[in-house]
Amino acid sequence: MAGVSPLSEVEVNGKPVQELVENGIQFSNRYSWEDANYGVIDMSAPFAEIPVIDISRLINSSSPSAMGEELDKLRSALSSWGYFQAINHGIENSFLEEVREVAGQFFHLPMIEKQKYARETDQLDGYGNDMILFQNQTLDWNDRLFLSVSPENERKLKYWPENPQSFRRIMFEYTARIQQIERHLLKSMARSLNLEEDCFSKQCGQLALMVARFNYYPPCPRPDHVLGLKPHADGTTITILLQDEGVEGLQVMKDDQWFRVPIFPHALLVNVGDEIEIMSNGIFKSPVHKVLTNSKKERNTLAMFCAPERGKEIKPVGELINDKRPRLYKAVRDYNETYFNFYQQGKRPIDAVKI
Ligand SMILES: O=C(O)CCC(=O)C(=O)O
Ligand SMILES: [Fe+2]
Repeated sequence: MAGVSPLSEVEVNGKPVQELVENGIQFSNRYSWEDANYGVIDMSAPFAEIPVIDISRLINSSSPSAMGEELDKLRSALSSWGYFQAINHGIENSFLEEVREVAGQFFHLPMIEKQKYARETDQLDGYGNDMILFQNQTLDWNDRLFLSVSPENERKLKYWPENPQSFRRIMFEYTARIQQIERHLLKSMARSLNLEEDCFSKQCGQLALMVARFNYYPPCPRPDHVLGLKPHADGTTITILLQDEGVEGLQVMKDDQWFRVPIFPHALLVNVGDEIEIMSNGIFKSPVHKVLTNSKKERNTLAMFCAPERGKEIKPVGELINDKRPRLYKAVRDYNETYFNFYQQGKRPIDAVKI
């Protein structure tokens, strides 16, 4: 492998990080992250005490008091951290392993094979690197494969890897399983606020969207200067993340302080996105989070982003607006379409819809 090479902007633009690493290119200022608003990169930040929620107690608990307790925990988790670790979610660990395995296999294919699924300019779906929208934007040390997975007519199969062979079958199945969890969670979240259980899902519509994003973070020579993902909150209703089993990296901000998110074996990590913050009139918090890099190890995660149907208007639920808690957000539709414009400038799209 070649030594450290300086890099011109042209060489960096549009290249998967993995390709730079494989070519022995160690660093470029395009990846060097600095933003006084979001503090420094601190690899030894304290651990976040993210609540653990037992999904089986929310769904089919024979004891109403057990269910009530879990709903209380859920409300408290989502109105403080905006995150929880979901356990007993119904997906066997062996299947989670299969999902991780095909994801890892895809990113380890030769570049020429992965490029068959390359994202086209201005498209979301496909394999590629951080989307470049502004000249001076800091780039993420992250390659990704974006796939619209639901509803079925949104699937652009030309971007779905055929290698490994089981990739598509596994992702069809994983999507269906995650959708079940999403449905239960939206109901439980509404019930935890004493609302009609379908009040969030009705706003999402019959053709609610789901997008999978496979994140691949190659080892990075400058973890003290480079982020895997810049600070952001998700533009979703909720996000369901399959974390890497062995390599940490995710950090969440609470009360202006960064915390490390621990790995919880066999759990799915769920967070509120901006759209549920809006619908819940700010009671549930869409947390700002970022991803650090690791100098020795690569890291793989899979985020399943849930969002309302195209064109569907969302707004704060009427019952959550009163004299003590006035309405905080305007009605919005297709919230995620402008998301990356804000993201790449280090801004939060939710600020644009505040009243
Ligand atoms: O990779 C992670 O740990 C987090 C991923 C994430 O925040 C995202 O894809 O939006
Ligand atoms: Fe995120």
